[in-house]
Amino acid sequence: MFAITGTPGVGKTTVSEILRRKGYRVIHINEVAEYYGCLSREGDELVVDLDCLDGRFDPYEWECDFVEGHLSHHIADRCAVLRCHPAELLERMKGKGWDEDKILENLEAEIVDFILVESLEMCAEVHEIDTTGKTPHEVARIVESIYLRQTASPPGNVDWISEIGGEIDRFIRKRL
Ligand SMILES: Nc1ncnc2c1ncn2[C@@H]1O[C@H](COP(=O)(O)OP(=O)(O)OP(=O)(O)O)[C@@H](O)[C@H]1O
Repeated sequence: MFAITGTPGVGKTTVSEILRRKGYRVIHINEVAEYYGCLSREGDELVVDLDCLDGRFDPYEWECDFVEGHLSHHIADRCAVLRCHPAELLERMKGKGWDEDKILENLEAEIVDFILVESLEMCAEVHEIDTTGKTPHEVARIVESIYLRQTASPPGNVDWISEIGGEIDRFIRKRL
């Protein structure tokens, strides 16, 4: 399976919807988890139990092109990690109406490459796409061409810590 992953708010769902409209079969990891009885609700949040999924998930049961979600790299062998400069990601997150704690937690995860590092541990083939300044359609086209093996986008070109001078907390709080 090919995962579209990345920090919450980076644009996975938006890009997935474009690919769906192009005729690709895209599922959300929550649907997979629910099918195997590995999805629970904690307050407002749906939580995927990765240990549960690990023992039950069978990729051959799923006829799909893409799986999306910020945990989707856990069940895929190929993945594209969507990245976004923290200043732009902050605006995307504010646009989604998220509270300050949720924005801070996820911005920090983006800055320290959390999903990329996990993806490199989980997937045999990892691509990294900087979505900063791109439209969702441009990002969808890049994901599509990687999926079709027409292009590659190896990880290593994103370094937010250097870009914001290491003053992560000050950088974020100034903009909130
Ligand atoms: N280049 C881009 N690619 C994707 N989304 C973008 C882009 N530019 C702006 N956006 C906007 O950023 C927001 C991203 O929200 P979206 O729900 O797609 O993120 P997500 O990564 O799926 O989040 P979650 O993990 O919480 O589901 C949308 O409002 C989208 O319109």
